Order: sequence, then structure tokens, then C-alpha cells
Amino acid sequence: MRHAYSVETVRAAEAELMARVPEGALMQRAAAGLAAAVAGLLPRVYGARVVLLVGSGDNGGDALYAGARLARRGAAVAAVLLAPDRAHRQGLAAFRKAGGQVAEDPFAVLAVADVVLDGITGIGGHGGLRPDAVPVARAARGSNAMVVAVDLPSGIEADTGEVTGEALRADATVTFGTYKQGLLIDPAREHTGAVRLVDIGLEPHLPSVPDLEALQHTDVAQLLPVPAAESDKYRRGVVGVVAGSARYPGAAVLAVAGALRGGAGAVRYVGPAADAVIARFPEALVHGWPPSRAGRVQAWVVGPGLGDGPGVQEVLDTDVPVLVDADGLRGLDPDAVRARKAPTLLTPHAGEAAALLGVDRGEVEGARLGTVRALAAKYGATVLLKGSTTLVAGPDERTPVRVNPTGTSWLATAGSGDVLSGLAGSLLAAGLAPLDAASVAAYLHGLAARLASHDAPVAAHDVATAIPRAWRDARTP
Ligand SMILES: NC(=O)C1=CN([C@@H]2O[C@H](COP(=O)(O)OP(=O)(O)OC[C@H]3O[C@@H](n4cnc5c(N)ncnc54)[C@H](O)[C@@H]3O)[C@@H](O)[C@H]2O)[C@@H](O)CC1
Ligand SMILES: [K+]
Repeated sequence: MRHAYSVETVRAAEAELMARVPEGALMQRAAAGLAAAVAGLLPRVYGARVVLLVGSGDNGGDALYAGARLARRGAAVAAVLLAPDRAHRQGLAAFRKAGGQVAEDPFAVLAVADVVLDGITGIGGHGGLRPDAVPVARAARGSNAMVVAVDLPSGIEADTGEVTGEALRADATVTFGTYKQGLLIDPAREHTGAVRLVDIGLEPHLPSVPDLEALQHTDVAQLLPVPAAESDKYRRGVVGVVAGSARYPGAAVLAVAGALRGGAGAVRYVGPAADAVIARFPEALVHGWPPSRAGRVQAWVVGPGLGDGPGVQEVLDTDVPVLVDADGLRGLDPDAVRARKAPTLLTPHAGEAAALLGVDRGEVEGARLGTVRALAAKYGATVLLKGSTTLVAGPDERTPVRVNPTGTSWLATAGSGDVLSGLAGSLLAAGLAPLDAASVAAYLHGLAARLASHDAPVAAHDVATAIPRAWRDARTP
């Protein structure tokens, strides 16, 4: 599991650690890791042209000490001081002593730089880049240099992943001690490039429960349901799908396609697209209305392509886990969901989430973490918020939010959400807890899209077909 923490938690852990080590030791550890990472990105350090963008806090201090280390190895290092009177004093002294130069003309040094270290702001920054930093940041981005963010790209909100003003776009980020939440959540994540974590000894001082977590291959492998020797289709779990309409029969087919590959032993379909479903998937069991007469079901999926058709209340009235997606979410009553004894999983995209909360879509996209938490609280449910970084929150606010690391923009294709809901419902039926079912489904779905796509357009059906490959991939150590 990859863990991320809030700034408040990081600062508390740093204070605890700082009290136990000599003054300045942490910054030296950070700077050493940063300098080593930058050296690794350069063909050679000797003679390389390095520019530091230095703000007024310790983030600038990290950049200056790293710059000093690179200067001692023969790099030509120039520092652009955005607040010359407030630049980190000891860091600046060390930098000068190592042969570093303070740049007279930032744009001249940036024009010929090989690498730029962004030390404008770290976890102490808020509200986007200040106006004086904007032209310098733009010049850095517009140059041929590689831009390496120190701790995080300056201008992003470290706690939420929001970008409220201008922020620097880095090619790589070297972060210290632990991941900050904003490094893993869009839109900030789009500014980080590849993120590398430098160990500064913070781990033992961080709480064991993080604020945000991301599954990795090994976590997924442990969570995937594996049939035992005595398993029959009922013991593996049966998932029921209520989806599709005369207008959108394809949504039912795609939801069933996902469900058939999610680990449940059987898929029951109830709805008006039975002919289309059975034509494509003879292994599906189709039933007449109502869902309550379909036989044993361990989890229901309701909503994809449903239009105005019935089904939501019928499955909410059951006492098994229910996943509500797409059309099923329209006007969904929080009280009806809260009254349920079995878990409910909602899987909105940004537009659906905005409608459920009565806010603008842009607000949801800009503040994904706050949105998923707010929805989970409002409905007393687990919520999977789809998007470029899919987030999953449980109804208990003490449970870390999960962020999916496998997303790909090729997934933004019609019908891919239907496949996801079938897949997640199948995992629910197989016995996974809602948070696990949702986050494992998002993980496999993203991985399947990557495997199917190879950087080319991919159709939702291809994603469903690639789920077994993703499953095997996740289980390969
Ligand atoms: N605390 C620690 O133990 C360690 C801190 N480290 C570094 O220290 C950083 C945190 O340092 P600070 O707390 O000094 O904070 P920062 O250096 O992140 O930024 C705070 C400074 O930036 C100014 N500022 C805030 N928003 C701004 C904006 N939008 N535009 C321009 N300036 C802005 C503030 O007035 C303040 O002077 C970390 O991100 C990390 O890089 C590392 O050296 C590791 C150890
Ligand atoms: K920075």
C-alpha cells in the first residue's frame, strides 16, 4: 500500500523526529536525496547547468543545499531568489561557499538550463504561485530544461490536490519523508511527473493509519477472490444486474461483461435488454421482473443505461450489498440509502456527483477529495468517484480514502463505466467489503484499459475482455 498524509500530520511527525536529531539534519537528508535524484536524471553532473528557483521557506532551503552538493560535483549552479531578503540563510551561505552563483537575470540562466529545481514553495504554500513567481515558472516550463519539483510542484494544494491558481508543471517530483495527498490526486497530480520518495527517517513517526492510500499489485493480489476446491457457483457469489433499456441495451451487455469477469460464480440479469444480453453472453442467467423473483443473489448492480426504468428501489429494498451507478443515481434519496442495513456503493462520475450534491461539475473536478468525502457522509455509503484519479471513500470518515493509481485517459470512453460497475458488483458478490470491491475494481479496470490500449484508443468492450489479463498481471509478483 502506498500511503499519503495530510500536511498537519507530516508537520507533527517532522517535529517529533526533529527533536531527536541534530539541528538541520532533516534538511540535509532531504537535500542529499534530492541532489542524488537530480544527478541520476542528468547524463553527467560535471558541467551540467542547474537553476534553482528559491522561495522564502524551507523548500527553498532544500533546493539551495542540493544546489551546493551539485556545485561541489562540478555543476554550474545558479539560484533565482524570488524573495532575496527571506531566502534560507544558512542554505544560501552553503550554496555560495560551494561555488553557486545568485542569478542576476533569471531568464538568461533559464534559457540555457539543463535542469531546474523548483523550490518556490512546498507544504507551506497556498493559493497558487504569487504573481512575481509566475513569469519565472513559465520561463522554466518553456525552456528545454527538465523541471524537478522539490517536495511538490509549487502552487498546488498539498492537502487536497486542488490547483486554485497557477502552479508549476514538473517533469519529476522528489518528495521527502512520505507522499502528500495532493501528489496523488488530480488536478495537482497532473503537475508532478514521476514522483520519487526520499527517506528522511519520518516513517516511524507517522501514524499507522494514513489519510489517503493507494493499492499496489501485492495488495490487489491479496484481495482478489480465489475459488476454493469445494466452491460451487453459489459459494463464489452470484451478482444480479438491473440495467439497460430499450434505448440503451448496450449498457446492460457491458455491465454483464464486467460482472462475468469479476469473480462471482454466476451473473443474473433482470431488465428489458435480456435478448441482447443472452445473445452476447449465453452464460448469463436472465430472469423476468421483478428482481426479487430472480433467485439467490449476493449483490446487486443497478443503473447503467436504465433510463427512467424501475429497479433502484426494488434492489435497495433487498438485504444484500447494492451498487448504484449512472441513471440509478438520478435523484437518489439519501434517506433510502441510509436506511439500508446492508452496504451500498455509489459510483458517480463528476457530473453525477455534482448533481447529487447540488454543486457545479467544475467544483467536483477541482476538489475531488472533498467531494467523495461529502458524498459518503451524505449517503452513509461507500462512494467511488470516477475520473482521471478515481477516489473511493467509505462512510466512516476515519477510514483512509483510496486513490486508484492505474487510471489512464483512454478509459474516458463510452460504456467503460458500465464495465466498471459490473466488475465492482461481481467483487461485492464474491464477498469483498465495499471499499475493497470498489478500489480493486478500479485498479483492475485501469490496468485492463492500459493492457488493452497500448497507448491507442480502446473500446469499453476491449476493457472488459482484458480484465482477466489484468487479474493475472496483478497476481504476478
Ligand atoms: N519541516 C521539516 O522538517 C522539513 C522540511 N522540509 C522542507 O520544508 C518545506 C516546508 O517549508 P516551510 O514550512 O518553510 O514552507 P515552504 O517553503 O513550503 O513555503 C513557505 C513560504 O512560502 C511563502 N508562501 C506561501 N504561499 C506562497 C505562494 N503561493 N507563493 C509564494 N510564496 C508563498 C510563505 O510566506 C513562506 O515564507 C517542505 O515542503 C520541505 O521541502 C525538508 O527540508 C525536510 C524537513
Ligand atoms: K516546490
